[in-house]
Amino acid sequence: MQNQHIIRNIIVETPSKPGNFAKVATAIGLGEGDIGDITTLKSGALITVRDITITCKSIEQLDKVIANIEAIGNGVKVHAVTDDVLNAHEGGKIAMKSRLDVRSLGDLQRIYTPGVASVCMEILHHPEKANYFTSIGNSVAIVTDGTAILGLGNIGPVAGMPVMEGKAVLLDQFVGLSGIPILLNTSDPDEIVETIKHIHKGFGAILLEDIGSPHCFEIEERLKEELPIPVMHDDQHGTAVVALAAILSACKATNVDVKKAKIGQIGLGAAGLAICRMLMAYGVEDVYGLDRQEEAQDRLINYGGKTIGSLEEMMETCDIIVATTGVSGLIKPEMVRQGQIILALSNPNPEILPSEAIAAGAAFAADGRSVNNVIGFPGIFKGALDAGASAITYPMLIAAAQAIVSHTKPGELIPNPLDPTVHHLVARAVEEAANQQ
Ligand SMILES: NC(=O)C1=CN([C@@H]2O[C@H](COP(=O)(O)OP(=O)(O)OC[C@H]3O[C@@H](n4cnc5c(N)ncnc54)[C@H](O)[C@@H]3O)[C@@H](O)[C@H]2O)C=CC1
Ligand SMILES: CC(=O)C(=O)O
Ligand SMILES: [Mg+2]
Repeated sequence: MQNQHIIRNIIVETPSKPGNFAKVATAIGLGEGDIGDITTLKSGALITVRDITITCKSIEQLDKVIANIEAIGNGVKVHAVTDDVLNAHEGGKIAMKSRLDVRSLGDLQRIYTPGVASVCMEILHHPEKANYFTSIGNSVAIVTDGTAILGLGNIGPVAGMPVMEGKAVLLDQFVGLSGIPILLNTSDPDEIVETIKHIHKGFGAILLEDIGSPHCFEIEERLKEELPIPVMHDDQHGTAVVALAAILSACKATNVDVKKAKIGQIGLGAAGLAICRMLMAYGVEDVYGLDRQEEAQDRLINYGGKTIGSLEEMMETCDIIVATTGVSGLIKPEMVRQGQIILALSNPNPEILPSEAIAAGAAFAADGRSVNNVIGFPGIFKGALDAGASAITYPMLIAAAQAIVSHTKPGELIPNPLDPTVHHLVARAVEEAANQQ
C-alpha cells in the first residue's frame, strides 16, 4: 500500500458483544485502511465506543472505509471522523517560554534592568561567558528556504514550517536544545549565506533543513568555512549517519562484511550524495550511485564514487540498496533480489514498502519512517555543543552511527527513536569524538 499518509481518527460505537470490534477491523482492512492506535472511550454494558486511528492513501479510500463500517449495521455506528494531525498543529507546535518567573520587583530587577546590565558587561569583558549566561549555547537555528520539504518538493518555507517546528520539538524533547525556525524568503546561495552569517551570533549551531540540491551543497560548504560554530545540513549528514547505522546493523545480522558489500544509492540529491560520501568515508569499496540528473552523478564521481547504468542494473548488482528519490513506488517487487537489504527512505512515502520488499525476498527492509534522521540529529547537535566544537566532522558522524548500532536490538535495523538512551549515547559519542580531534 503506497501513499498511506492520510491519517484520521474515527469514533466508532459497537454493541458490547465479543466479535463486534473484529467486524469493524475487517471493514477497515477490506477498505485497505491501516489500523493504528485504538483507545476505548467508553466500555458500557450495552455499548462500547472506541477512538481508532486509521491511515489511508486517499480521501476516497477513507470514505470507502467509513462506508464499510457503516454497512455492518446491527448497532455499529461511526460517530465522528476527526483529523487529529491537523488538530495537533492548531496554534503551532512550539513557543518561546521564559525559564524564570517574574513575581516581584526584585525578580524584575534581577532578570531585567538594572541587574541585567552587569551581565552584559561581564559578557563584554569575557565573551566566552556568553554561552554560560545566555541561551545562545543551547540554541540551534533551524534554517530552511522551503525548496525540498520532505519529498513534497519546493513548497516554500511557510508551508514547510510544520516540519521545522517538528524538528524543534524533537531537539527540545530528546536532548533539551532550543530549536528556532528561520524561514528564508530566498533560495539564492549568496543571500542565504549572508543572512545566516548576519544572524549566527544568536545561536550555538546551525541546522540546515530541507534545502534542495544542488544549492544546499554550496550553502553548507561555505557556511562551514565561514562560521565558527557547527553547521550541518540534516538531510545530508543526519540521514547519512542513520543510513550507515542501519546498514551496519543489517550487515552484522547477515554476516556480511560491509566494506566488501556492493552498495547502491538511488537518488543523489542532498540525502543520497551524503550517504555515498559517508559510506566511502567508512571504507566501503563499492559504492554505486544512480540519479536521473547527470550533474548529480558527476558530483558523486568527483567524490570518487561510481555510477551504474539503470535502476534495473543497480537492483541486480547490489547487495544493499538505499533510495532517497522522493518517488513513491519507484522500486517494483519484481526488481528485488533474494537476501537483499533495502532501505527505501523517502518521506512521506517510500520507494517500496518494507512489507512488499520482504515479501519479494529482501532479508531486511525499512522505510524513512524508521530509518530517519530523527535518531541522529538531536544527539549530534547536543554532542557538538557540549564539546564546544566549531564543526561537525566525519569522525564525529561515524561515532554517532556506531553509538546507534550499539543500542540496536538484534534483528532490528535501528533503535526506537522514543528511547531517550539512544540520543544520550549519540551525544556522548559525538562529544568524545570531538574532544579527540
Ligand atoms: N528518512 C530520512 O531521514 C530522510 C529522508 N529523506 C527523503 O529523501 C527524499 C529526497 O530528499 P533530498 O535528498 O533532500 O531531495 P533532493 O531533491 O535533494 O534529491 C532527490 C534526488 O533524487 C533524484 N531522483 C528523482 N527521481 C529519480 C529517479 N526516478 N531515479 C533516479 N534519481 C531520481 C533527483 O534527481 C534528485 O537528485 C525525500 O523524499 C526526503 O523526504 C531526506 C532526508 C532524510
Ligand atoms: C526526515 C527528513 O528530514 C526528511 O524527510 O526530509
Ligand atoms: Mg528533511
